[in-house]
Amino acid sequence: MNWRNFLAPYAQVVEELKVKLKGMRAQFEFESSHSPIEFVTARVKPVSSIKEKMKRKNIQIDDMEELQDIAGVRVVCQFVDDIYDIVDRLKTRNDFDVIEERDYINHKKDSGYRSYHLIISYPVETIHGERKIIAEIQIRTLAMNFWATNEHSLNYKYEGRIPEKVRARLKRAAEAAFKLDEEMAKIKDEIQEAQRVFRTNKSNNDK
Ligand SMILES: Nc1nc2c(ncn2[C@@H]2O[C@H](COP(=O)(O)OP(=O)(O)OP(=O)(O)O)[C@@H](O)[C@H]2O)c(=O)[nH]1
Ligand SMILES: Nc1ncnc2c1ncn2[C@@H]1O[C@H](COP(=O)(O)OP(=O)(O)OP(=O)(O)O)[C@@H](O)[C@H]1O
Repeated sequence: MNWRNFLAPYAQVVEELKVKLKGMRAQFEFESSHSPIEFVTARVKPVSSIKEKMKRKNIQIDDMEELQDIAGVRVVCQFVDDIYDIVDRLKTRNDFDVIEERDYINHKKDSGYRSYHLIISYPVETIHGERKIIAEIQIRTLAMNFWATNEHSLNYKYEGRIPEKVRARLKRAAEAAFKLDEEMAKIKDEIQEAQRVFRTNKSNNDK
């Protein structure tokens, strides 16, 4: 298996999506007082993780393109409402097709995981012509991201078998993170007003 050749179009897609989503963030900053995008990260799935997932899901090497998260982008937002704003904007774009939506916010996973996922089909130009590549866009709040990052580390540490006591704590932590999002949503206008004042003062001072 020539992994470098296989992953090249995925790496291209990840780079293009990163530029486009960061571009959206910059445009929000120029044009409005609030950017629904806090930050964007992206990665090509590590080969060891691709192999592990193929084994776990019993996927044969010829069907590897069935994995939807080889190219992955993550958009992290301040507020839950921002997630839906971004989802709506991404669904109306003309440069890719959304082929699947997973709302793990209203339908949280057993682990406690919350995020909104879009699976897209992205046309990428290769030296052999156009190819449609499947990519995953995860959209989540800062609080959801904090939880998911910690849970991911624990899963890695325990090789997917997190002890029941820790798992129960994680579920409680997931609810606490969601509660935090709910509480912040209630004072969203005040927070945004404060951030507007801060930005205006800063740009006046920079003149
Ligand atoms: N930290 C964390 N991330 C998750 C969890 N569930 C899903 N994710 C993330 O979301 C991605 C897609 O998950 P799903 O929509 O469940 O699809 P999947 O590829 O069948 O999921 P897995 O079997 O969990 O890999 C995963 O590759 C992870 O990056 C979770 O419980 N904890
Ligand atoms: N869509 C994504 N965008 C950006 N980063 C991601 C995305 N999906 C996963 N990552 C991050 O990439 C790193 C390696 O992820 P990896 O693919 O091994 O994890 P995973 O997606 O949780 O795995 P799996 O689906 O196999 O259970 C982790 O830090 C993970 O948080």
